[in-house]
Amino acid sequence: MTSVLELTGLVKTYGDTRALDGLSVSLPENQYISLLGPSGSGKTTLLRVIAGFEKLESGAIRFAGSQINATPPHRRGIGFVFQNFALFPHLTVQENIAFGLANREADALTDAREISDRVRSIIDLVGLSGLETRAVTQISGGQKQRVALARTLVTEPKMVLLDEPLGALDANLRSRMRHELREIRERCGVTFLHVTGSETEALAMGDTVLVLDRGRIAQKDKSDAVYSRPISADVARFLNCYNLFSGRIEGDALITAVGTLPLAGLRQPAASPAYAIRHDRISVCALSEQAQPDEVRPDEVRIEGRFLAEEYTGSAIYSFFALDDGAVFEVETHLSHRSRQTLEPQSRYALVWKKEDALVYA
Ligand SMILES: Nc1ncnc2c1ncn2[C@@H]1O[C@H](COP(=O)(O)OP(=O)(O)OP(=O)(O)O)[C@@H](O)[C@H]1O
Repeated sequence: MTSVLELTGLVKTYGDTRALDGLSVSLPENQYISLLGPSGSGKTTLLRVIAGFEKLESGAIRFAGSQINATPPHRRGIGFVFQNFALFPHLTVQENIAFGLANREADALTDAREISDRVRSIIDLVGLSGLETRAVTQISGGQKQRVALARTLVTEPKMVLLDEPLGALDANLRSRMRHELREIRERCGVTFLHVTGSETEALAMGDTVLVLDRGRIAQKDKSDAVYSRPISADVARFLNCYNLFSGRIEGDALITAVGTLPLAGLRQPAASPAYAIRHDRISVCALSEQAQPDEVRPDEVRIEGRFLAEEYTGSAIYSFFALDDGAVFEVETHLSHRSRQTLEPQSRYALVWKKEDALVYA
């Protein structure tokens, strides 16, 4: 696969903070790429370094075949879409989009006809037809998002960086815009690098997902691979869909504060042992229905927890249990393939999963 951007050994510090700590990765061309990481992991810094707004201490950035470390931002051919849209409130939709073309430092367009043709075609591409002369103070949040994107795309960048582009929108609009952003990207055929702190957004949108951890890329993979095989316990933790255990290995088991967990699932190397089981791989059984501990089926793992509360979302229920060490354990039950169970608050239940479904880091 051809790469459009190659980053090698990027280091960026602010005082004592290493925001980028020797980060290396190469990004494929013509893809939607999500960049996921916890707060403070360096996501915004990485975008700003790629765009040329921040200087690196060391490392190399190669873009479309050339090293661009010393190239000023407006000559990089890389567009940037800001979270707050940064539109000019006194200009119309089409004037906002045309502004960058007529006023940019490099290659400003002076031919009014050419500007108008390019603005019109980009308005069609992002689905803003009919709103050309509307003031940007009189359009919806989703439409403002599209104006911000159009203003970047009209300059024909070879790559677009988006910093939490959906963060300012309400939940319904956010999920609709996910789909639209992917469609717009497919129509223009350039790589989008989209920063988000939301694991669901990253997994839903990215052809490739990058997970950033303390200034380095912890994992780069297709979204289903990141979801089902996070490379480390830290990545599993950011994904917010795994219960994690730590402990010590004895023979073929992990000895934890809540019991002995047999190690049978996919094993990945790690400095300190950890064990992860996905929220949707767990069954909840009343203790009376469940076999005694010494009768647990050989392919299953069982622990016990006290039911705390549940959250109903229509298609799924999220149930929360307190384990004996005080940790909260989460179970996700999809109601399309299981009927809703009635659980008694404060009662103890067996939490059961298949050994093979666990991920082991050791
Ligand atoms: N201008 C700055 N001056 C000092 N420290 C900074 C500056 N910008 C970022 N940092 C620090 O660098 C680290 C990475 O910050 P960055 O904003 O890139 O993280 P992030 O992953 O985008 O976080 P968030 O999701 O909270 O926006 C953090 O520890 C942050 O405090």
